[in-house]
Amino acid sequence: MENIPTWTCVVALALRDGKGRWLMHRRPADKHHGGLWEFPGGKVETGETPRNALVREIDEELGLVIEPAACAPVGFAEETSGEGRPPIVIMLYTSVWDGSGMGALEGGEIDWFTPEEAELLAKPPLDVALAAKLFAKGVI
Ligand SMILES: Nc1nc2c([nH]c(=O)n2[C@H]2C[C@H](O)[C@@H](COP(=O)(O)OP(=O)(O)OP(=O)(O)O)O2)c(=O)[nH]1
Repeated sequence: MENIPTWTCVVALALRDGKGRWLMHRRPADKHHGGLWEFPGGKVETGETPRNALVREIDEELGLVIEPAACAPVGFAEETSGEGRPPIVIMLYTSVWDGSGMGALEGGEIDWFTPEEAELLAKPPLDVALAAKLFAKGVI
């Protein structure tokens, strides 16, 4: 039987402000895909639902406590060949945040972008696919 490595489930958040801009996180230079802009989030841990993991990751990464019920699924992107790494599936959720008081608590930087600006940012492959899905006409 083919030996398929266990896949990794990652959750990410497309957070929109009141002006139609979206929050992106620039990965620290020393990490996988360092220097590229992603939707903030991280890996789902054993025993967590994707939504639980999203709330935990956004608190850890941005210092922002979001309401699970205020997040809506947008879609997902998958990577079949991992170059020695397990296959990855990223599930994207969206929510709205009008306040301030967040930071890149685990390194890197964060900033807000219009869809046009976000499309032009250098991103890892799955975030390219997720951004295309998110900003496609009629999705949001
Ligand atoms: N956002 C994003 N992550 C990707 C892509 N491809 C890919 O292998 N990954 C990996 C990088 C990370 O290992 C993981 C995202 O989880 P994370 O945000 O918690 O990553 P991390 O660097 O803090 O964790 P780690 O890998 O150091 O354990 O998914 C992609 O296209 N976009």
